[in-house]
Amino acid sequence: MKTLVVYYSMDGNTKFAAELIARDLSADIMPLEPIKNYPRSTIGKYILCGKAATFGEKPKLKPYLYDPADYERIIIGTPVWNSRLAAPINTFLKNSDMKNKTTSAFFSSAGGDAGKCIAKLNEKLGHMEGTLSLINAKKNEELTQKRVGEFVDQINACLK
Ligand SMILES: Cc1cc2nc3c(=O)[nH]c(=O)nc-3n(C[C@H](O)[C@H](O)[C@H](O)COP(=O)(O)O)c2cc1C
Repeated sequence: MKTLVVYYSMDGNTKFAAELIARDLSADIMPLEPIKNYPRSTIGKYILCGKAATFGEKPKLKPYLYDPADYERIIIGTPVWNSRLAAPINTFLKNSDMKNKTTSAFFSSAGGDAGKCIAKLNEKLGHMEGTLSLINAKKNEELTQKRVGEFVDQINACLK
């Protein structure tokens, strides 16, 4: 099944998981990149990114590497920002027709619950074959690899 892993990552945790998932599924991988970069300072990012997530902002993104319309299965990866989806994911969801796609998602947090993000994506997509919540994905490398393996098995089992 032609699969695209789409993700946004600011500090590399979601990217780390995205690359493992794409490798295991032999999928194409596409980072979302806002045209206007978010600040990298701790205070700046917590204020601006937090606000962007809380208010459901949809920042303009650089052109996509791939056309999601060409894929049957889309796997979305997002950091948890203020218990919500990272703002670039809102843009992706608004621009893409996910009807008739097989969808799954993975979430990267620093310890918080991804429940709100999962609910939001479920609401937007209508269905997800699998979800994976990771805590400090890069730091907990071994656990992340194990949980990614389980996630990949789970979503592949849905195809049978
Ligand atoms: C603006 C902002 C809000 C965040 N809110 C939460 C949160 O609500 N719960 C949580 O556990 N982690 C939160 N985090 C931490 C990130 O979810 C976590 O570091 C994640 O792994 C970052 O992914 P990345 O490295 O791919 O950017 C927040 C980080 C930022 C920048």
